Amino acid sequence: MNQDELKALVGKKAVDWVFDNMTVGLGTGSTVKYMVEALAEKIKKEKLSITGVVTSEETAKQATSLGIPLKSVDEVDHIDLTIDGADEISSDFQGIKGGGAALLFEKIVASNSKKNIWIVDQSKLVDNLGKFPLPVEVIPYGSEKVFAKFDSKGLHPTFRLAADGTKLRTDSNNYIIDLHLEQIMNPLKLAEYLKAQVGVVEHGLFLNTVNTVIVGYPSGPKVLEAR
Ligand SMILES: O=C(CO)[C@H](O)[C@H](O)COP(=O)(O)O
Repeated sequence: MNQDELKALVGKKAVDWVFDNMTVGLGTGSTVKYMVEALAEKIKKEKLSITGVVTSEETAKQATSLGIPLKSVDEVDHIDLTIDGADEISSDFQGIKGGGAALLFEKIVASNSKKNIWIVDQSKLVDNLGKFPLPVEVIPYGSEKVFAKFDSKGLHPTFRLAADGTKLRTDSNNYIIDLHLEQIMNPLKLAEYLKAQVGVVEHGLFLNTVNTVIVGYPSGPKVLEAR
């Protein structure tokens, strides 16, 4: 089974957690795409009344094309469940997200959800976070200064570029600075430092966010629950 097939496996499995009348946060990424597809099928087949809250324009486009009714996070009084992908998950269920540059809306939706589930293929499980470059969303104004600060602190920053070579813009029109850290020894301390920097909007460390992770293995999807 290739990585894409493993993503499809967990995407389909995740909709088992969706029930009638739920408001569901819809993450972003190639794994979530399979979940959104499966959700649209389930809604039709079981005639469910579901409201989706998206985390990116990309997911909004897909969900709309499949007929999933959407509301913004400000229009709903609660979100029952959010299903999202992740770039790395450590053994203690901490994660790095933002590979698809949607970390800001993903974190807003996740932090307003009663429950969060991450869906990943087996390659995303790691002993320690940090091999995957940590995305930091920054306001364009003054971003060179933030970059220089990160550089002098030894955080190995790079601006994320779009296909045309210009600095990538997020859905909120901000930039992403990726930190190439290799290993994050103290995610909590790093998260606090990043949050305290003027110009930083959000970072991709998602700490204490999930207690359920669905992992795709060639033998099938495995549900991991935090103890
Ligand atoms: O955080 C994300 C987007 O900002 C994605 O959930 C993460 O990058 C995983 O993506 P994929 O399922 O395509 O591997």
